[in-house]
Amino acid sequence: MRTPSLYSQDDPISAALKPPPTETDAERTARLLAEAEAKRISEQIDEELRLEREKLKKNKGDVKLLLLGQAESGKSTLQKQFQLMYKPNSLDMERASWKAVIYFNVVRSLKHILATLEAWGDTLEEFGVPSNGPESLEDSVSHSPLRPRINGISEQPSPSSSLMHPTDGANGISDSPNTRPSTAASHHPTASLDSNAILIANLRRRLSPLVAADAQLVDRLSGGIAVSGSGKGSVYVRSGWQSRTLETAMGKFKSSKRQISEDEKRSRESLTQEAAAPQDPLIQEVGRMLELSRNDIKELWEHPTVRGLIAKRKLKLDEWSEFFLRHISRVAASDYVPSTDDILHARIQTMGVAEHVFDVNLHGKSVTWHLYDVGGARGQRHSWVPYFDDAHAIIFVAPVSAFDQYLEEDPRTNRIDDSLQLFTQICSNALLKNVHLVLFLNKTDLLKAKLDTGLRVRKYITSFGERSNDYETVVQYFRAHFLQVHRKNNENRRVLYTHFTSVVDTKTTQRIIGNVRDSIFRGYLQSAALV
Ligand SMILES: Nc1nc2c(ncn2[C@@H]2O[C@H](COP(=O)(O)OP(=O)(O)OP(=O)(O)O)[C@@H](O)[C@H]2O)c(=O)[nH]1
Ligand SMILES: [Mg+2]
Repeated sequence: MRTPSLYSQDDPISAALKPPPTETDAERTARLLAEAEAKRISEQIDEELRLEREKLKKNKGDVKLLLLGQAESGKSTLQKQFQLMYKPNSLDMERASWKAVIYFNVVRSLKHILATLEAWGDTLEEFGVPSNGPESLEDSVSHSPLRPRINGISEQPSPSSSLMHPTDGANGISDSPNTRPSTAASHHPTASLDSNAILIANLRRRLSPLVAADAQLVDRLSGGIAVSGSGKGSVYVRSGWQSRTLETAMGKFKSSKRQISEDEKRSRESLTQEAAAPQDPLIQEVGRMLELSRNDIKELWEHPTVRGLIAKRKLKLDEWSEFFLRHISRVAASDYVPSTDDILHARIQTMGVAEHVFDVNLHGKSVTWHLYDVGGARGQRHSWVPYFDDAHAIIFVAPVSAFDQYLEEDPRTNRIDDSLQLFTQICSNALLKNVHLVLFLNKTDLLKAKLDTGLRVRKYITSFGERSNDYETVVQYFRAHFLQVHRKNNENRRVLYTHFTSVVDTKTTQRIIGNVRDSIFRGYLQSAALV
């Protein structure tokens, strides 16, 4: 059989593609150019497909692990623990960029404290701190005549009637009328209140340049990207932000046109925080201001009014705020270098999905793990789905300390309720039905601390009822709810591995990671044996 030649009369497609006999020279040139461009694009697509196929083939034996859970649950902190365990040098390389985050955490905390103080007219001495504990304090608050001066400081929302059932109108979350702000002017300040207010006003004035650096720090960290609907000015960072921040810090070097050797490059890359940070004028300036303000920050943090607001839960600070303010003498020192513990406590929100690759050894065999750390805020969750297809395992992180907290994105939703709803979606997702499932009931250290202050779970989750408010009863109660969700959505009879964790605790977390790694490997080897 004869193979039709290009533009053969016998071949209808060739006939259709044949240029018209009236084609001019200009038209011919244009046609040839267009054909060449089409060929180039087609070859490029072929090449991309080939690379993708190769990558898939290469990654076929890799383990893909997703870290899922709501915002602030501890996913990125857990990722840091993986990094510490399997790629410790890479955390060292990032130390410089974490300094910017920690400074930002401190500045944001100061801003929040000062705004809360202002709302209360800088005085709170009438409250005092009765000796019979915080529970009675909380109760006394609702009868107290003192109210914040301005709107905007969130009060205690109504409790979640039962776990997983969104609060209805009756249970809706709004500031109760008797805690609405009124004017502080009606509470005649005594002389000591006056001097207190003056003292705080002076601290506010002296700290104002530092607080004003907030906007620049946000800009530096987010690279100028604002995420809409991200709550009260949260800062999101994309995958690889650490090296971008470092690049800015190293900008002075980069501006040099001189060619640099590989050795020189390596030595620059290995620069530690101490050497790299001074290259970034902003971080340097904030560091200087922090050092100068060290005593003022301490004075503010230890001030009886601030202590009183915290005890009354009128001032609610995030865990990282408390951590860095407690360590302010060290953090504000001129030669400050973030410790690994500081990095584990630093807070910056994840945007989208950040991939981290590790080589994990087991029984002398090295397997590449791809760990996907996702952004947990509601506006970020849509970006998880493309990673469901070929995931081997999920660690779902649920912060059990959050029973008295509400979503930043939706202040009507109790955080434990949100975690349970999210866990339901994950357990029932068809794409994930064969995935190895691990549950981390996280922030147990904070849960213990909250219960120790006398905070009662039933106040926020009414279904907890008259159960004992001790740590063991509370964690088992929450665990039972997650197990129930899993049981109800478990057609494939898969096992759910649960762990009580505090992922800022390196020793215990690394032991748990070891267990998780072994159980994932067992499942992985079994499924590999089936193919
Ligand atoms: N004390 C304590 N703090 C924790 C624990 N887990 C996380 N944190 C802190 O909680 C904050 C939030 O943790 P992240 O790991 O950033 O939360 P995330 O889940 O990655 O949040 P998104 O990126 O917004 O989804 C950080 O400041 C952590 O140091 C814990 O078990 N105990
Ligand atoms: Mg994160």
